[in-house]
Amino acid sequence: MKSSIPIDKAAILKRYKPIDAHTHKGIQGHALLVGGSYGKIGAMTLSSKACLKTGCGLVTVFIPRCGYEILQTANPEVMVLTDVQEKYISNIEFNFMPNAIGIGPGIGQELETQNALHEFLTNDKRLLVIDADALNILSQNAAWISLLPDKTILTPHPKELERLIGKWNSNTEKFEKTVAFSKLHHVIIVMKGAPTFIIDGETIYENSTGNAALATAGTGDVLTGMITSLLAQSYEPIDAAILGVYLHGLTADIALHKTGYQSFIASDVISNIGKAFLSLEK
Ligand SMILES: NC(=O)C1=CN([C@@H]2O[C@H](COP(=O)(O)OP(=O)(O)OC[C@H]3O[C@@H](n4cnc5c(N)ncnc54)[C@H](OP(=O)(O)O)[C@@H]3O)[C@@H](O)[C@H]2O)[C@@H](O)CC1
Ligand SMILES: Nc1ncnc2c1ncn2[C@@H]1O[C@H](COP(=O)(O)OP(=O)(O)O)[C@@H](O)[C@H]1O
Ligand SMILES: [Mg+2]
Repeated sequence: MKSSIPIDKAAILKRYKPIDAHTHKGIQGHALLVGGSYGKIGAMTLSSKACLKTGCGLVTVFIPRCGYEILQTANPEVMVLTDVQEKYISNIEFNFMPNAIGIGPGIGQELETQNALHEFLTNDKRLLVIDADALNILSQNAAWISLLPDKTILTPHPKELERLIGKWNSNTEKFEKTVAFSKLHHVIIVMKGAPTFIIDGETIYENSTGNAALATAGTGDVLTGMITSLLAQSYEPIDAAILGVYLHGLTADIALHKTGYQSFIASDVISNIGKAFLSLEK
């Protein structure tokens, strides 16, 4: 494997942009998160809350109808658009100009959802984060990967990565195949794991934060919200990916002495994002 660039606090401080005292919510970016299906609306509740808590000025979610009251009740700060379908997404429609879009948490793999993703990728060329079942849909329809805008951020866990690039026989081969995929499609790959690597063509970054407390449902959905938030706030895609992964891991390092490994949950990532940001100011 090619040597990787460590992402530590010094590397982060070169990329981190402190908040301007005169900013307002209109400048802080408007993110759109698309996902959810019956039984998996929680993925969107988590990712949209994380998106707000990472500093985005406005957050809108696009979800199936069954999630409307759940989202509005759980996260009153988030705006909600709904699909015509009750239980899954069938047609991604919105009437505003988001600065960045995150798509996939809990979205499922219904055929109509697959078609909606295809339609969306054909017509929309905005900054994009792709996660979870949206990645699985791309794996099943490999030709659609060419529709992704350059510098789209993909956030696969190991199984999703395998579905995307095929099996590997060694760690070296895993990196070779991921780098080749990144170069071929001009995408950034957040290779989630312990640790997480961020791959941008030939360049490999290795994150230094995070621990096994993150091995719990929904932490990846939260990461998608965080990276989409930074993208909407005008961070370059590679910086949004690196800073998002670093802060996400840092929340678990900060919380560990209170929660231990076992009782840390995805909501604890969200409630510690503030402390993670504050640690950058010291
Ligand atoms: N509250 C909600 O609404 C939630 C909703 N969610 C939503 O659910 C959808 C399905 O997502 P998902 O990731 O659970 O399913 P899937 O893609 O089949 O992968 C699972 C398999 O992958 C593997 N694997 C995973 N991690 C690995 C690792 N680190 N290292 C190694 N292997 C690893 C592992 O395979 P195994 O080892 O068992 O062979 C495991 O069985 C998705 O849309 C998501 O957003 C969830 O976020 C939960 C909370
Ligand atoms: N043992 C571990 N050490 C460090 N980070 C971990 C560990 N296990 C999981 N994570 C992190 O937790 C997140 C899990 O993402 P994912 O599998 O997509 O979860 P979900 O789909 O349930 O939201 C990733 O950011 C991954 O790097
Ligand atoms: Mg996931």
